[in-house]
Amino acid sequence: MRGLAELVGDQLRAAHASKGRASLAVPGGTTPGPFLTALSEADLDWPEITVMLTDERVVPEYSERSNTRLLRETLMRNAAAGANLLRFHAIGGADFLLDTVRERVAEALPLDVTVLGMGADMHTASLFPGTPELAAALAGTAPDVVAMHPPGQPEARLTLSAPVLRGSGVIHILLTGAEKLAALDRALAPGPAEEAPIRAILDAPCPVTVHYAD
Ligand SMILES: O=C(O)[C@H](O)[C@@H](O)[C@H](O)[C@H](O)COP(=O)(O)O
Repeated sequence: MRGLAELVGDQLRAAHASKGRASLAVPGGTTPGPFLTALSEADLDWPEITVMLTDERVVPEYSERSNTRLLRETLMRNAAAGANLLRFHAIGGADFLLDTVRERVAEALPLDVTVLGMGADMHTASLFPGTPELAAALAGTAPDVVAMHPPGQPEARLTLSAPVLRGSGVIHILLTGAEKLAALDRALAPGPAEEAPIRAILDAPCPVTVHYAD
C-alpha cells in the first residue's frame, strides 16, 4: 500500500510538472484505506490535483457505505487536505445530478492516474456483471459517468465509464486476498467484458499494473 502510494505520488508529480495540473481517480470499498492514508502524506502541489472516485454508491455522505466519506477519512488529510476533490454528490438519486457531475468530470479528463479495485465477481469501479446498464457503460461511446443499478447491491451507483477509465495515462489495480487473485486468473482468460468487466481495464491501451497482497 505504501509502495503504491509512492508510485502514484511520483506519477502525479510528473503529470503536474508537464501539464501544470493532474487528475487522479481512486476506488472506494474496503481495500484501499491504507493506500489512501499513505498517499495523503505525499509531497505534491495538491490544490492543482483533481481527485475523484472511480465510483460512488448513492447514499448520504455520512453513511458508512459512502466512498466520499472514506476519502474524507483517509486521503483528504495531511498534505492532501487541500486537494481539489470532485464530489459525486450522490445524494438525491443516481440520475438527479448526473449532468452536473458529467460536466465536472469532463473538465478534469483525461485522467493521469487511475487506481481501481476489483470484486470477486470481477467487477471494477461499479461496472458489475449482470447490470442492465453494463453494455452501455462499456461501449466506446459511453458517457463519462453512468448511473448503474447492479442487482444484489443495496443501492444505485454512479461510475466512471470504461472509455474514461481506459483513457487514463496509467492504471493500477489494487487487490488483496486469494479469492480476488483467483478471480483475476479467471478474468485473464479470453472472454467478453460483459462477463468480467475488469477485462475492459486489463486490455486498456495504457500501462496497467496489478498490485497484489495476501
Ligand atoms: O464502491 C466500490 O465498491 C468500489 O469502488 C468497487 O469497485 C471496489 O473497488 C470493489 O468492489 C472492491 O471492493 P472491496 O475493496 O470492498 O473488496
